[in-house]
Amino acid sequence: MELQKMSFVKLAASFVAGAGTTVAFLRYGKNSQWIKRGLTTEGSARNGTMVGTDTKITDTRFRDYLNQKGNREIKAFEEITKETKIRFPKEAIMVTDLAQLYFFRWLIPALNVKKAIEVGVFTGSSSLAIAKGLPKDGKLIAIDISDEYTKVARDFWKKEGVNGKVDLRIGKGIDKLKELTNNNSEIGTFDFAFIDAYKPEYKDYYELCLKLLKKNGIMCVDNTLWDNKVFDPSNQESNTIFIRQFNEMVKNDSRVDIALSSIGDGVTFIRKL
Ligand SMILES: C[S@@+](CC[C@H](N)C(=O)[O-])C[C@H]1O[C@@H](n2cnc3c(N)ncnc32)[C@H](O)[C@@H]1O
Repeated sequence: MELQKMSFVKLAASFVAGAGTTVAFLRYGKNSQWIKRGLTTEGSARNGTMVGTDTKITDTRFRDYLNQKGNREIKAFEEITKETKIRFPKEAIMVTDLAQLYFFRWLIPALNVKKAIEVGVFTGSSSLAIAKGLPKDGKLIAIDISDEYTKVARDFWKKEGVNGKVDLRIGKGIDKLKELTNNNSEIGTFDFAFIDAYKPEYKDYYELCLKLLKKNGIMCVDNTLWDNKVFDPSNQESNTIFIRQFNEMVKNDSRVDIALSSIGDGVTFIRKL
């Protein structure tokens, strides 16, 4: 378990590259290549509300306006980011984009979701957004390989009064999903799934979650624009290739209807037909 966790963790070393921009070098596993990510450090980033996925937003006033005027503020989202930066500074870039969190919080009740599943909890941002959108009797099964990261998530779920809705399962995503798909009473019962864990396993998560979803259930898959690298054919990094193959596969899958959105690092919205 420890090995799997270590092989995923984005190892990062960052330095300031110029006014307002930090460049971070990351990798998703010890065998994958290092990738360069530019992080804007002005505006909302400076006050701790921004994490690393929005490399395409160059005018930080855009991000500030979006975050300040585009939602009813949930302070815990920013608090999780701050806590994560303190406890796991090198991995904090994995926290889900703020605008995406607000969108999920809005989307869950809009879709009337009662039963949801997430693969890739980290310190709890997306699970908190999903759980907050669920009704009182709603349920989120939250899967992650790390007990250490999810300790932060558990504290925030409790503080925000959603811990009764979240069922945390620690283990490998594929194993935990298979435990569910092996149980006939779980097949076709989920309204919503969010995939945000180990990129080389995306196809497996997808197949298993598709079994768990109801007809018309929605699956959201994170990082499908992969730091603006998927459309650059000269980029042959392993994770870019995995994401590209995943996008191609989903586009050609007649079992689903899809829309790839540029929110955050790219989220593919998938409806089971
Ligand atoms: C990008 S982070 C998830 C971010 C999270 N959705 C959020 O809102 O902060 C990816 C997470 O996947 C977990 N992970 C890595 N490999 C995994 C695996 N094989 N199975 C389950 N979880 C895994 C990591 O521990 C990490 O917490």
